[in-house]
Amino acid sequence: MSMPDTTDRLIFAVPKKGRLYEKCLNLLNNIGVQFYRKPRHDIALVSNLPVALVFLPAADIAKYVAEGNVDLGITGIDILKESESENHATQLLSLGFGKCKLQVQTPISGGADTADALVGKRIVTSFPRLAEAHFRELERRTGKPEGSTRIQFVSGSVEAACGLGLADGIVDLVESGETMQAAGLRAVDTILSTESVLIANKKTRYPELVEKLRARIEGVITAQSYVLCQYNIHRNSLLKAKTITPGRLAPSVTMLEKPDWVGVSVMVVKSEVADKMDELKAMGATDILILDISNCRV
Ligand SMILES: Nc1ncnc2c1ncn2[C@@H]1O[C@H](COP(=O)(O)OP(=O)(O)OP(=O)(O)O)[C@@H](O)[C@H]1O
Ligand SMILES: O=P(O)(O)OC[C@H]1O[C@H](OP(=O)(O)OP(=O)(O)O)[C@H](O)[C@@H]1O
Ligand SMILES: [Mg+2]
Repeated sequence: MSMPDTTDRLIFAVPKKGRLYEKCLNLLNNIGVQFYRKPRHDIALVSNLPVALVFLPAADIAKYVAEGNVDLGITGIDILKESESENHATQLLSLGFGKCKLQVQTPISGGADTADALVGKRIVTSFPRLAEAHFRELERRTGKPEGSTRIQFVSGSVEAACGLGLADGIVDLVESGETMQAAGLRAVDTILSTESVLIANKKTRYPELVEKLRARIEGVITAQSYVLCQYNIHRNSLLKAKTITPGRLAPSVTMLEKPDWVGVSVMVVKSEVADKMDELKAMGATDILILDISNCRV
């Protein structure tokens, strides 16, 4: 079996499975990166850019980007901090997915009801450094001996540790809380909030290509938080309508084949659009249309 030749290609690391995998594939698709990944191969050459994709465990990507020949990567802030790569890799962009919290959890029934009450006990986690730092701080604060809390590493299914008698508490990721609840656990403390980020090697040989990919990804992410709002309005109400939908730079205003009426086309933050539509309607706007934006450069 031969490895693809990655000479003169930017290396872009993408999670090979798990929660971030599908999101990353969508993102690559949306930025026009074309590739074919052969079954069981972890390297794929991009056919329309000098880029090679490497599919790695999310937990290892920060380390590769910080210290290896990997130029660009997608991973979580949690992993960046846990692998102590924060100072060695540049965070280029927050990607708006992979949002969750790293929390201290204890059994609902008979467990400690504060993180302080776990000091000196047994903790199991996939994030030993972050957990250690957190409990060292709690030990200092509660006046307990430094190092008295035992932190043990497991690589997955952390939530099983209390039920199986290995731990008094765990430190694990929580999004919906379903995993935690199903294991009979509750959160007693939050260590950090995390989301996925695009990171770059500080000494990349391809700064221009890194910037090109960053800008493309930013375009797709930005497009997801906006919609295009179009409506017709009487000229007399235009000034007021502009205060409701000022747009990023300014709204586009076009003439209509109806005296004293204009058409307005403007970008609006998606989460605000329902309120804006109500307000526009109330001031006499008609034919208010909302269109998705699939990509943009702003
Ligand atoms: N439930 C979740 N919701 C949102 N983001 C998450 C969730 N679980 C993990 N993440 C994010 O994704 C990163 C990778 O975790 P993930 O569980 O996908 O990897 P994995 O454990 O290697 O894969 P798998 O769970 O399939 O074995 C985490 O470090 C975190 O940033
Ligand atoms: O709050 P929730 O929405 O339930 O999500 C949180 C769970 O998601 C992740 O686990 P994953 O499914 O990746 O399994 P793993 O623990 O084996 O990695 C994480 O480790 C939590 O267990
Ligand atoms: Mg996982």
